Amino acid sequence: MTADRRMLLVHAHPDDETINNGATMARYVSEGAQVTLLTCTLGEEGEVLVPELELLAPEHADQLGGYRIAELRAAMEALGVSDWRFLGGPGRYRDSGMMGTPANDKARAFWRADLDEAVAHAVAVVREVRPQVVVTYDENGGYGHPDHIQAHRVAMAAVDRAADPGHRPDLGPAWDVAKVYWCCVPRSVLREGIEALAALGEDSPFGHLGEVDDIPFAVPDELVTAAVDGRAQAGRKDAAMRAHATQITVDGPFFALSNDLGQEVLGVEHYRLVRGQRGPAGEAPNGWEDDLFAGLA
Ligand SMILES: CC(=O)N[C@H]1[C@@H](O[C@@H]2[C@H](O)[C@H](O)[C@@H](O)[C@H](O)[C@H]2O)O[C@H](CO)[C@@H](O)[C@@H]1O
Ligand SMILES: [Zn+2]
Repeated sequence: MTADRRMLLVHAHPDDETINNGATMARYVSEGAQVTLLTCTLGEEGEVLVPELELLAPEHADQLGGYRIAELRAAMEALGVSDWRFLGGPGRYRDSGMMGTPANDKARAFWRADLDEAVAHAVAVVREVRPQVVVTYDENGGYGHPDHIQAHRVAMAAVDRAADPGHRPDLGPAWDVAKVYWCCVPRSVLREGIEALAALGEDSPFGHLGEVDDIPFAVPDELVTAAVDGRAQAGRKDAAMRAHATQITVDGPFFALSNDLGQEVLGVEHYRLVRGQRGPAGEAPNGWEDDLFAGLA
């Protein structure tokens, strides 16, 4: 039986979904919505935080991609998400590495993908899942990672093309996604987390993330349009973050990636509505929607 409410999230690497939307995903699953994750690469070029696994890294055995599939499986089990896929199938597109690194030029790098081919894979998923809501990154991919930028481009083009009945009818009947959101962190929220970590002083488990205005994935509060309160799912998000152990270290309410710069594990996750009609304000502050399906029949 198809769930009435269906959302599709398009992300670049295993771990992005949990960092950005883990609480949201767990909440909507708990409310009976269908949550589908489409991840574009296996994260082959990641650094390895777990010492006994460091030989999986690309410069050694180059087996990190396969291992991160297992991490993603564990994270999805923690969140209760049963529908998670890779764009074009696992291994079709390779993690491109950080912008300007040699991995950008490796065969199958997602950054070098043929956009029409990649978008066709995504259109097929959109037309099969028929989500009312799609979530992805902003045009800078949040912080400028090439795979994040490419995931944004693929997701946005797939939403447009999936709605066109004249486009690739072989990929399924057209489907018009009602609302598209870009994930984000309001500057005010990031500032509070930075201050909370700094207040630990010598006891802080992680380094300082820096000045909020210098952090690319922090957006002015006035650009935010929705806040989903997933604090009731905090335990699930914590478990999912810990499942991505090669990429994420969690310490209490804070986490860090391999750069060891601390951030707060957020139970309230924020979004910018970029396509579709904004629904009525809910319980969230600032007149923001508190439900990504707000305003939909
Ligand atoms: C959250 C995210 O997108 N992680 C990506 C990112 O990882 C960063 C990268 O390893 C960088 O070198 C580190 O300094 C930084 O701390 C990491 O977050 O890029 C990886 C390579 O493309 C990717 O595998 C990882 O998922
Ligand atoms: Zn990523």
